[in-house]
Amino acid sequence: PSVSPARALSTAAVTADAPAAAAEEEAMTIKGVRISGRPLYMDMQATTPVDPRVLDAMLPFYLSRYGNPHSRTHLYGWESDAAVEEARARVASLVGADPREIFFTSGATECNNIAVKGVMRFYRDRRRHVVTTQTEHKCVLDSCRYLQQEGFEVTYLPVRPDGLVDVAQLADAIRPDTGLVSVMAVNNEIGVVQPLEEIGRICREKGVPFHTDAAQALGKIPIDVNQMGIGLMSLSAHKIYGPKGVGALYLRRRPRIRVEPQMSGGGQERGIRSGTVPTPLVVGFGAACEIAAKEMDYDHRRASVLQQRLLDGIRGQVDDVVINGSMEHRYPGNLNLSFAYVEGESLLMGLKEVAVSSGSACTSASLEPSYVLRALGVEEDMAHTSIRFGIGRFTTEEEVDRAIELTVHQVKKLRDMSPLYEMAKAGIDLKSIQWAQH
Ligand SMILES: Cc1ncc(COP(=O)(O)O)c(C=O)c1O
Ligand code: FES
Repeated sequence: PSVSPARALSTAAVTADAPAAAAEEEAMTIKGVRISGRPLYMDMQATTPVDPRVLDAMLPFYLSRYGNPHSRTHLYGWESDAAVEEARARVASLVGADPREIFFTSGATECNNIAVKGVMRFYRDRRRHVVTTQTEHKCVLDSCRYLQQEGFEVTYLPVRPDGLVDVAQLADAIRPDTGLVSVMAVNNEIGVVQPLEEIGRICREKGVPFHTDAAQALGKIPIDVNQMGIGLMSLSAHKIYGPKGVGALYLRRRPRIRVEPQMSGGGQERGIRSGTVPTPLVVGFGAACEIAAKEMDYDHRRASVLQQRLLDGIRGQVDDVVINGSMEHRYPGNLNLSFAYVEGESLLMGLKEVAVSSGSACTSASLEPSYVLRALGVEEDMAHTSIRFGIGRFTTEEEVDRAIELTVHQVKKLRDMSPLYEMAKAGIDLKSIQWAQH
């Protein structure tokens, strides 16, 4: 009786549909490219598949328990509300927070907007300055740019060649009128883990709220808001096998940090984020957190083994491969590599059978290499040949081996055609060559 008939029915329907849907997708043309079979997915930083256990938890809230959690007059509302609160407790528990410090949003982008702009606007009379880093996600950087247009000042700290911030430099950057320090937990492009505890301690000493974008860290590395002195934190469900379109902002109660809301409306989420809370998504987020709490250690160990396998497999067969970002302070599900003497765009195009992402902007309108790699001081040519391999909970050894095979094949093929590689192998210092100017 605890399982509704609709739940049993719909789970069966989803499972039954899966092979049909897969067959339909066997061959298709997308953006003019003929694709037969699905590429192997290794882009876990962009997003993750939904864990079947998460979907299972969500379905009843679409099909039978579909009440508005803010409805106070009937069972439908009460059961949805109870489910939302249960999910809130699960998210809170994964990061050592009080459930009253968790506010559901549409994702980490929204959280970063509320955190960065919201704090600064709330305390605008006394605090005019933000400290952040050059390697933050675009939504943090863009929020900072927006604040600059409103007259606030922003310090964009450089990072060391290994991608980490220099904490002494960070401490020096804090001024009496600094209202926020925003440093991400795990970088989305290179996977490096920033020294959160040290940054938190400095911020506490200086009495400045510490915000961290933990979209890539939640459920991957242990996070404790008290131990790390975190005042605000941005979280997202779709990076941890939960649904897309939901996230949560952690906002400290003691000492209380206040923000100016971005949206006007019904005052849901204690006025921080008006709008009907999407029960199925939130329930899915809660389930994803609960699973992550139990399986984080195991997942982490597996990711480490697979990362090593991938790295050894590639390096064993091709030389001049450079790892971007610290290996020591890194989430192992991210391996960002640059392949010298290989043209980046050709490499990505040749890797059609693996869904990976380039650190560079090959696929976007701009032909700029990654600003993250540039901040590390990676030379433009190497920044152009970077590939980010993402390893997740469901990645298999066979998939890693296939990725190695395809990558090695492609890199060798491109190098065979490369006069630069030939010259380098002949011992010519490429930096000494005077290229003709166009
Ligand atoms: C570090 C980081 N911050 C923020 C985001 C945005 O998250 P969301 O898609 O939930 O808005 C992402 C994901 O793209 C991310 O990797
Ligand atoms: S190779 Fe495409 S942006 Fe660098």
